[in-house]
Amino acid sequence: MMKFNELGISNPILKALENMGFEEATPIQAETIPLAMEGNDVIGQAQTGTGKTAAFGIPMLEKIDPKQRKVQGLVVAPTRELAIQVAEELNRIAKFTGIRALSVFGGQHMDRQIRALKDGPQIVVATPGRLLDHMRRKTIRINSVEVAILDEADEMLNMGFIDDIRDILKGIPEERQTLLFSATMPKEIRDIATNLMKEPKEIKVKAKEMTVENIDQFFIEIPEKFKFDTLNNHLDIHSPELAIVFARTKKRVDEVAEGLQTRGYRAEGIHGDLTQGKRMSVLNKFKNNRVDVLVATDVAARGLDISGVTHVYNFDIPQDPESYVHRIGRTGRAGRTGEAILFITPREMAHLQVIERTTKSKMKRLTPPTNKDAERGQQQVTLEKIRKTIEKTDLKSYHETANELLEDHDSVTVISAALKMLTKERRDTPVKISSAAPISVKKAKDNRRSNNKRYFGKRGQGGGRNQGGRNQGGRNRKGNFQKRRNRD
Ligand SMILES: Nc1ncnc2c1ncn2[C@@H]1O[C@H](COP(=O)(O)OP(=O)(O)OP(=O)(O)O)[C@@H](O)[C@H]1O
Ligand SMILES: [Mg+2]
Repeated sequence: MMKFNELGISNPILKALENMGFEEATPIQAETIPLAMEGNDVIGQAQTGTGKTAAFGIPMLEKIDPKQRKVQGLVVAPTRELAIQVAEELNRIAKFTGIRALSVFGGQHMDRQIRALKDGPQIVVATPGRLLDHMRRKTIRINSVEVAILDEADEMLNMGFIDDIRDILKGIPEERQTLLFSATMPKEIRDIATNLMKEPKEIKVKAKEMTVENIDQFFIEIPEKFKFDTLNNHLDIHSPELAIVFARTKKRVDEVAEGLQTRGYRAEGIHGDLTQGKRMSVLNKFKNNRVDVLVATDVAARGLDISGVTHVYNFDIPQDPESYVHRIGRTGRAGRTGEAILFITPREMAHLQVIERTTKSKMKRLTPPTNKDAERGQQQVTLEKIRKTIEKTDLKSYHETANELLEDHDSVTVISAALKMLTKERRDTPVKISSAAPISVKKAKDNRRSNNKRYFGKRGQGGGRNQGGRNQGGRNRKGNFQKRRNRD
């Protein structure tokens, strides 16, 4: 492990890192920071939750002149929530430098953004659509940008975004330094990337697996119609601190979130059709533990760093192995542990190996927990509470009443009654989730599209209809999957 002060970082930034509790540089930080500070273009690939934000943020901040009130650093990120988060992390690192980062994204008032841009932030973190809007209106000038960064680079260079990214980069001087980061980097995307850069150095933190070791990975083979009850049972048994449930479409996200609420969970859904205000309030409630289960489309799959997420459920199998890597990476961050549970229908079983082969990791099979298991699970939660109370509290003042009860009933009956009263009993209100189209992608029609060939498409089912690719201009069958994400 490397200390930050061995990497040539300036004092104001070292001080901020210390304040943030960063003691040692993570491997991607140790490798990237010196290379990028020398001015190299870098493609950085390292597992989820290993500190890529600071790995590109620190060298960018070192290059910026705080006295100049013009945009010198630009970060482009795929979602609004990620843009906000990256700007926040950069501002923490920049605390003693006089440099400010501003996030700029769709769904926010233009006027307010324009005013904030006039204030002269040295760094802008933006989603592509809104950034292009500002460029066209000339309300942002990016011709003074010296460092350009694509966070979640493989996503940004994918079909849905690539044209926007090319347009954005055209507005930045050629002499710029370009840094690309992601936990995944499929080969065909890396080739596109190299074309946008100058002799990039590739840093790939060596890891046996593409996924993080401290995430335990499981799968449950389960027919579609039993998924919802199985999710309930699993939640009851494991009582996650915070859980994220990924579903394939906005409609299913709404249905699963409502279903969970009906059954008594504190759950909320998040997806691209909600207003920006609603998206932020849902995410904030989740961060503040006022919501325990966040049900999400892939809008929450990449980059989000929320502490306390102990479980990630893939209620629906992801579109491709990369998406799997990012989704489960919402847990097990910064050295913590986590669990990832994939629900997979019998006819999807072939996809399991595709994921395992790509990520070089193995998932353990779980038998679907039964209602009985869940009931026991709930009682175990109560049992734990009672054990803690016995250990930690003086119970003398309850003894007299306890003895009174025991005169009339045996101890098992008395304790059972107490357990019943303290246990959250299941509400078995029926919940119906409308069926999901099986994952399958139309055969590539032209070269442009073949860049975006979805892994599972090769062995797709369902007659090759285009049933949900988010990167195909939103022309999926139901039209309800992230279709406007690239115009954010
Ligand atoms: N050197 C460090 N020491 C301690 N914590 C760190 C260090 N670097 C980063 N972190 C923290 O680790 C968490 C994960 O960092 P970050 O979000 O940058 O990961 P990432 O590699 O970008 O993950 P993803 O691929 O999911 O985007 C953050 O909370 C961050 O503040
Ligand atoms: Mg990140």
